[in-house]
Amino acid sequence: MIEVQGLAKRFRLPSRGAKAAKARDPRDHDGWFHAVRDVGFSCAPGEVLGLLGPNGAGKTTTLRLLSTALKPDAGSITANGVDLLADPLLARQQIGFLSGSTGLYGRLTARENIEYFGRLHGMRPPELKRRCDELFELLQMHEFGNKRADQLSTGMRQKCAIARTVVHQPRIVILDEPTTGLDVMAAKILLDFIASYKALRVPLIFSTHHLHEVEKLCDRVCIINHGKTAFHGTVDQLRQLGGSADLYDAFVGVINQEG
Ligand SMILES: Nc1ncnc2c1ncn2[C@@H]1O[C@H](COP(=O)(O)OP(=O)(O)OP(=O)(O)O)[C@@H](O)[C@H]1O
Repeated sequence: MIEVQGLAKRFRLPSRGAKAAKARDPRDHDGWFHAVRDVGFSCAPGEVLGLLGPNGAGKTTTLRLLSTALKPDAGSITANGVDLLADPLLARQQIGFLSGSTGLYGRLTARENIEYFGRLHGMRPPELKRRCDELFELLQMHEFGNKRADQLSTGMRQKCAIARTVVHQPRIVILDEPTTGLDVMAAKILLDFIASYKALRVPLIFSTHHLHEVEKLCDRVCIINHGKTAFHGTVDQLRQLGGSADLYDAFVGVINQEG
C-alpha cells in the first residue's frame, strides 16, 4: 500500500517572471510558485490509480515527488508503512518511475538499454535474460529489439522506456502519461500491460488525460486541481459525485467546483 499525505512543493520563480506569473495563477506567492499544495491519495496492492487534472495542475510534480526525483517541502509518502522520504535509496529500489523524459541510450539497442538498467539494479545475467524475454513478449517488442534506440519510432521508444522502468520488478510502479504519442494498437498493448499489474498485486499509479483509460483500468482516481487533491475515491464514487454515469461530466464538475 502506498499512502501520500499533505504533499507540497514550491519552486522559486525567476525574479523577472514572478510579477507576470502572479496575475495568472493563485499558486504564486512572493516569488514562489506553489506547484503542489496539498496532495493526498492511497493505492493498495492490486489497485490501479489514475492521476487526473488539467494541464499544469501538478500531476508530474506529484509523480516526481513520489519517485524521489524531487524533495517535498511538506507531506509524507509511505509504502507498506515505511517512510520513503527517510530512505530515498530504498524508495528508488522499490519504485519504477517512467517520466516524460525517461532517457534511452541512442547507440544501444532496445534490448541493450533494458539489460543495462537491469544490471544497474544488480540483476544477474540469467535472471535478466528471463525478465527481458518476458517483457519483450508482454510489450510485443520482438520486432525492434535489436534496433538502436535512436532509430526507434515514438511508440517503440515508449515501450522500451517502460520495459526499462519495470525491468527490476519494482514493488510500486509510477507512469507519467504512458500512452502519450502511441497509436491505438500500441496503446492497447500498454493498457493491457498496466492491467496485468492488478494480478501481480503491485500498486500502479499513472497520470493521464484520457478518461476512457480511467474507465477501462482504474480502481481509484485522484483529481488534482491547482496543486490540491480535488477528488480522491473510486471510479464509481466519482460517477456518483457527478450525478451522471459519464466520467467526463463528473471530472468537469470537480474542476469547476474547485476552480
Ligand atoms: N521547476 C519548476 N519551476 C517553476 N515552476 C514549475 C517547475 N516545475 C513545474 N512548475 C510549474 O508547476 C505547475 C505544475 O506543473 P506539472 O508539470 O506538475 O503539471 P501537470 O499537471 O503535469 O501538467 P500537464 O498535464 O500539462 O503535463 C505548472 O504551472 C508548472 O509550470
